[in-house]
Amino acid sequence: MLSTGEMFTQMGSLIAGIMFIWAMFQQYFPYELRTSLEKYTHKLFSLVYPYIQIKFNEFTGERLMRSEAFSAIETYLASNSSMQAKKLKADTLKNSQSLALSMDDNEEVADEFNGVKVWWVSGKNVSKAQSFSFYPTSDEKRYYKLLFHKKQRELIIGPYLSHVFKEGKAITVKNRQRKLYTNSGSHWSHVVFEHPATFQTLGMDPVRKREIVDDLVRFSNAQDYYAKIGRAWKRGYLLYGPPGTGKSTMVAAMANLLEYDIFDLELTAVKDNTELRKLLIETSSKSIIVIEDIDCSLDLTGQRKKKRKEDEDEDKEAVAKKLMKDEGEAKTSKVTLSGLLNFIDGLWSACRGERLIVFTTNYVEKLDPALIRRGRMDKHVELSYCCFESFKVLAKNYLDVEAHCLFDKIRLLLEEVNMSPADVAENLMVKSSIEDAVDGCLEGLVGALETAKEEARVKAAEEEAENAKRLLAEQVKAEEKVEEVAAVSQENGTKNESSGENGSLAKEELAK
Ligand SMILES: Nc1ncnc2c1ncn2[C@@H]1O[C@H](COP(=O)(O)OP(=O)(O)OP(=O)(O)O)[C@@H](O)[C@H]1O
Ligand SMILES: [Mg+2]
Repeated sequence: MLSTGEMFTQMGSLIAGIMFIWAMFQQYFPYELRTSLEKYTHKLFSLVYPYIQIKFNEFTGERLMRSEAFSAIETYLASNSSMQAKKLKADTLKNSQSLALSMDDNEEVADEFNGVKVWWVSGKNVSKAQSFSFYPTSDEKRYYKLLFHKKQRELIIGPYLSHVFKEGKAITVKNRQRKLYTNSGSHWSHVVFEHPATFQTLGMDPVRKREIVDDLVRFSNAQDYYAKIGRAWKRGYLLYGPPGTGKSTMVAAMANLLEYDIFDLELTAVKDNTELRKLLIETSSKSIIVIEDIDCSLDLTGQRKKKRKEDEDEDKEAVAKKLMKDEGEAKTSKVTLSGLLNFIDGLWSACRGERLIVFTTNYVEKLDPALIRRGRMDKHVELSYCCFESFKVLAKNYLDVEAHCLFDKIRLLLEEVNMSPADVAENLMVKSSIEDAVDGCLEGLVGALETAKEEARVKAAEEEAENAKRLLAEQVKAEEKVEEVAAVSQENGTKNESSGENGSLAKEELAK
């Protein structure tokens, strides 16, 4: 059995011989004879030659777009060619942190699928056309050729190629540098997203954490499920809780878990609903769209009600808007709750690909229930003050300790005191390189918790005193009123002693 290399060498010399004869033939025989001979040779050749060849060009279409298939094949082959090809090309990935090797031009690698062997050959066409330009242009058009036995036609054209494209795309997603987009007006600008937060380092109850991770992973693998139930492949998360409890950190952990980009949408910078629509349509697949502090971003609670009233006197509103603009006060966003809701329900659902939308807020009760109902915000996650379970994660993370004699004391204190994970974490940061850093940090935390407990006690006592004072004042006021009413009724009573009505009036007032 010949190896592929040998097969190609033999084929090469055979082709060279044929080419020579063909050139002679072209010179001495008339055109008609040549074309008919060409046809028959081709037929004969395909009868004997048992291989099928498919060519994938780098550029396709009229506008010479880079072919998606070519890119997917390139990535797919790069992942398994480095072991086989003798000539490789090197490139850097992920902010120059890792090296990617791919096969060089005119190299050949073999691949196997369900026990069937196929060969990939890389090559390039160099265009002879001369063009003059100020900018250097590349005339090289690269391609990949796939060679396989004609008996395997169905397997290769169907399952094998879709396997190659799927794998290629998956590797691209894995290797890509993720981005953090922010909007300034109606444009997104981005930086490389390199937040180190992960679910492992996030301090929260492990059971709830597991539930969230499972939910996210299930969502990211559920393309077919969403298609089956006829829903857009989207999921809404509402993260709520006091400041410093890890809402923003969780968004970063989500992006790192699913390898998504983040689109951090600043609603106050968005002029109106049209601009909002434009921005959201521009978001890419595999991304998280975050609106932080949604309660502060807009007067979302009021605007929907206002909107209904708006219908009645639209003209008035238009005049008012114009006036505002004229006065240069139109800086505030005019994005409305209904605009946001319409987008979440309608337009956004039409965008292809998976997306998560996350709202964060400190005051969940301030939000319009329409905004956070299930279906829009599918999962509500409360991030709360640090509990002992969260503390253990932080202690392991920051100090590498899983048990300590101060843990019991800290557990009891955390049950009594509301301290955010951000404050706990601050106390666990090693601030010097002394040997007993762990003891120092934990003692510091105990001290901080005791201070917070004392402060809470003083505050509660003050509030109680304030309440008592208020109650007393109210009581005094009520008594004064009673006396006043009694005095008036007495005065009236002396005037109309006979009627006796005022006496009962005074009694009624008193009862009140
Ligand atoms: N649950 C947590 N686990 C680990 N670290 C946390 C946690 N919560 C807060 N932190 C730490 O505290 C800092 C602030 O947290 P983060 O910004 O996520 O809070 P937030 O809930 O978004 O607050 P805000 O409501 O003010 O936006 C982060 O740098 C993070 O390291
Ligand atoms: Mg935050």
